[in-house]
Amino acid sequence: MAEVSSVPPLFSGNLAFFFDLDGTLAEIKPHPDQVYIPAAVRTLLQKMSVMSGGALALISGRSMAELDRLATPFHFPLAGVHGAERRDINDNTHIVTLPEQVVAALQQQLSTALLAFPGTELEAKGMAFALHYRQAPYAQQAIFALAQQMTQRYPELALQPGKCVVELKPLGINKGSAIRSFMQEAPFAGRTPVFIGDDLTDEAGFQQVNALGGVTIKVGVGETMAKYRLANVRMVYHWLGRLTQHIEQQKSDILRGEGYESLSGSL
Ligand SMILES: O=P(O)(O)OC[C@H]1O[C@H](O[C@H]2O[C@H](CO)[C@@H](O)[C@H](O)[C@H]2O)[C@H](O)[C@@H](O)[C@@H]1O
Repeated sequence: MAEVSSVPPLFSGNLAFFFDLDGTLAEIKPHPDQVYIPAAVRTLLQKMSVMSGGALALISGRSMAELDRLATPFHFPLAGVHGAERRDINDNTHIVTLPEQVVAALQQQLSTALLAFPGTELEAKGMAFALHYRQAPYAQQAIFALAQQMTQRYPELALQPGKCVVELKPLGINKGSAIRSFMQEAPFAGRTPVFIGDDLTDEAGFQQVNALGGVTIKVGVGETMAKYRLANVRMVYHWLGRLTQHIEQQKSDILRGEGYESLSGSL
């Protein structure tokens, strides 16, 4: 595996940006409802989106409704629930569903099973379920066993481990496929993808972006397929700020040196 200790360089060009949310754009919190993206960072994202012709998307395990809430007042292309939900630049949505009876059965069986493990929490996302044990670390093994049991009972489900969470999501869904779909559409197509994430669910995204010759950045420790690493969320904010300044500088250099026409199609 490649050495990934290096901080990503500052670069410019025809870029498309993909951001994970929890642990990347927002600090991990004891409870999912406590998470926020600081206003200055949301504004920076909007600026980057404008600079890249709208080629900036959030790629998250959260639902799209949650992503819109966290990104307010801005409105970005989104992939939610690890790619089971997707909203393109034209606001067309692409949603993978599970049969209603499977969702109802899972809701009932999981909520009943979790009663035996105080401190655990069920997050229902329509076509996926997150079994949280951050407040009940003693229950980790039991939660994994329960999730595994459900994937055996419902073969249309896949298991997705994360930070103090095990998720059940539709089989075949991952962040890599979501990024691939965006990269086949305007305004992403033809650009170099940049993907930043922190967790196991982001590895499929790293693999896809590496295959497309893009830039992959892991936040925090742990083995990864990403090419670069940033130590923590604060370093992500810092790097994004510097990258934005760098791109703006390049842009004004071009304006000064080559005239306005040469800007069309870049950034
Ligand atoms: O793909 P992401 O944007 O990184 O989302 C992954 C999951 O994030 C949330 O759970 C995680 O963050 C919580 C808040 O910091 C934390 O309390 C929890 O332990 C983490 O697992 C979210 O609740 C999930 O739906 C996302 O799939």
